[in-house]
Amino acid sequence: MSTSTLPSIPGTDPERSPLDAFKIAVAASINKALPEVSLEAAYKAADIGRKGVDFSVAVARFKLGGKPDPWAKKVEESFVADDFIESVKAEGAFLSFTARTTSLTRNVLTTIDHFTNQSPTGQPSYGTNESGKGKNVVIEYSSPNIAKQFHVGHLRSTIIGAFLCNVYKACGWEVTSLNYLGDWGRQFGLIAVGFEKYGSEEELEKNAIRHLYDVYVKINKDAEEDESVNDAARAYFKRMEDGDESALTHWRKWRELSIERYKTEYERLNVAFDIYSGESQVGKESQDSCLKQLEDMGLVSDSDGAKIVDLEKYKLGKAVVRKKDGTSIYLTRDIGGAVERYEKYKFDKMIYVVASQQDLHLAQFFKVLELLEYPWAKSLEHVNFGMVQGMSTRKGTAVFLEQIIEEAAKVMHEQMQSNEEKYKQIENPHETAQEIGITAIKIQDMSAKRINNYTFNWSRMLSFEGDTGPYIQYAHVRLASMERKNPNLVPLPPATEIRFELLSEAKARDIVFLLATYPDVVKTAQERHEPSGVVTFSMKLAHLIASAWETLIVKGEPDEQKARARLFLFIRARDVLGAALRLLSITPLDRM
Ligand SMILES: NC(=[NH2+])NCCC[C@H](N)C(=O)O
Repeated sequence: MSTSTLPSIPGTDPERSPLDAFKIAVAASINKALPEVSLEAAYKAADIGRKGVDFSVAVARFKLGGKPDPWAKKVEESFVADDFIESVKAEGAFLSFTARTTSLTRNVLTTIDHFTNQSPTGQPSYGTNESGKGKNVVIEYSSPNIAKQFHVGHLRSTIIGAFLCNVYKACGWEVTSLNYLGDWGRQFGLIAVGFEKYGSEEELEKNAIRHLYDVYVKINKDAEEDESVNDAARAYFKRMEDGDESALTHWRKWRELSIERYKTEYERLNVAFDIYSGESQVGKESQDSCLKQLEDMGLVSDSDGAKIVDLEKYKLGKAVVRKKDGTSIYLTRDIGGAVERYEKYKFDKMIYVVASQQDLHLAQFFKVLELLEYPWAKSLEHVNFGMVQGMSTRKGTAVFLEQIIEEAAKVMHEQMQSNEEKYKQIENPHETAQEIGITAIKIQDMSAKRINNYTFNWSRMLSFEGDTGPYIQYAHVRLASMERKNPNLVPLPPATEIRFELLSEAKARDIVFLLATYPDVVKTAQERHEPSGVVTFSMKLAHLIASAWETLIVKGEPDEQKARARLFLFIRARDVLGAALRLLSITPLDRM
C-alpha cells in the first residue's frame, strides 16, 4: 500500500498525516462518481464520523441540486474498494465510508514510528506540519511585575504562552519568545525609598523576588500614612525617567537579580524565554515619535493637561497617551514597544498572551497602531484568557511562583507517600512529585477553553482519578513500562515486520484511529490558539489505553507475533501521548 497511487490535493500531507491518505481516497471516490464535485471540495467534506463511522460526508454540502439522497446513492453504486477504503454506505443524505482496518493500522503506526525514530529533525515529530514554514512569530507571555505579586493571571499566561510557542514551532514557524517584565514605573521609586529603610543586600542576593516584594509591601504601608514618602518616590522615579545614572544603578541590579531568579523558577515549569524584555526597555524616542505622529495626524487632544486619543468611534473609549507630569505610561510603552519589535524582528505575526481583564488596553493600543497606518498592525493578536478563583496555598495567599510550585509538589508528595510500596520504588520522589504537581496545574489550566473562568482546586486537580494531570501521567508511565516488563519481546522488529493484521480488535482500532487524528489536533490548536483540544486528546487516549489493557494483553499472550504487534501499538501510543504532553510543556514521566 502506498500513498503514491493517490491524487494530490493542495494543503494535504498524507506522508505526515495518515488520515489524509484515507480522506483523499474518500474524495477520489466521490469525484469519480460525481465529477462536478472537485477533489478539494470532496476532501473538505470528509469529516471524521461519529460512533463506528470512520468518515462521514454530508452530500448536501456539494449543492448539486435537488435532494442529496440520489447523489449519495450514486456514489455508493459506483464505489470500487481500494487499499484505503473498504466500503461506503449511503444513508439518506449522508455517506459513511469505512477504512480498511489493516491499512489504517499499518499506515498510522508506521508513520508514527517513522517520525519518532527516523525523524528528519532528529526530534520526535509526528503531528508536526510545515504550514508556517518561512514565517516568524513573536510570542510575548508571562510578563510579571518585579516586586509585585506573581498572580494567577501571570501563571495562566505562562502556561498558555509556553504551549503556543511549542505549537507554532510544531507548525513550522520560527518563534521568538519574549517576557515583557513590568520593570518600570513609579513603584521603583517607592522601592528605592524603601530599600534605604528596609533593604538588605544579603537578602537581595538570596532571593531578589521575595526581598523586593517585602520591601515594597513595607514602604507601601509607610506611604499610606506619610505623603512625603510618595513625594520622595515620585522624585526618584522622575530621576530614573530622566536617565540619571545614580538613580538607575540600584534598579538595574534589582532587575538583573530578579530575572536570574525568574529563570530558575521558569525552568522548573519547563519554560524558557529567548528574550527578557520589559517596559523599561522601550526607548523614549519611539514613544515620542509615535506621539508626534499622532499629533501631526490630528488625533491627539488635551484633557486636563493629559494627552488623549479619542477612540469612542471604535467603542474603545478615550486612551491617555501621556500623563500630566509628562511621565510615560503603560499604553504608550506598548505602542512604542510594538514599533521597536517590528523593526527588530520583522515578524509575520505577534501574539500577546494577556488576561482578558486587559482586553480594552490591548484593543486600544492595537487600534492606535492601526491609526498610525502601520501595515503590520493587522498581524498583532491578543490571546486572552479568563480568570481563576482561589489560587492559594494551605497557608494562605500565594504571592510567588515558587510558592505555587512548592505547594503542588508538597501536596503531591504527601499523596504519593500514602502508598508505601509504590513510593519505595521511586528513585527521586521529590522531583517526581514536583513534576506531577506541575502537570496537575497545567492540565487543570488548559482543560477548558482558555476564555473560561475556573476555580483552582488542589484536591481535584491532584487526584489520580478523573480528568487530571496525574491520571494522564500515570497512563504514560504504564505505557513506558511495557518494554521493561516484556524483555522477551524487545527490541521490537522494524515496522515492516510487524503483523498489523493481528491487531483486529475494536479496541486496537479505536486507539489507532485516535492516534491518526493527532496531526489535525495540532493544526486546530494552532489555528485557534487553544490548548484544550490537545488536553482532550490526551485524556481520551489515556482513557482508551486504560480500557484496553484487559483485551489487548501482551504479557501472557501465547501468540508471540500478536503480542509483538500489540506491544508495537502501545509503544506508538506512548510516543504520541508523550508528544502531546511535551506540546503542553509537560515532561512525560517514565516512572512514578
Ligand atoms: N504588552 C503587554 N502589555 N503585556 C502584558 C503585560 C502584563 C503586565 N505586566 C501585568 O502584569 O499586568
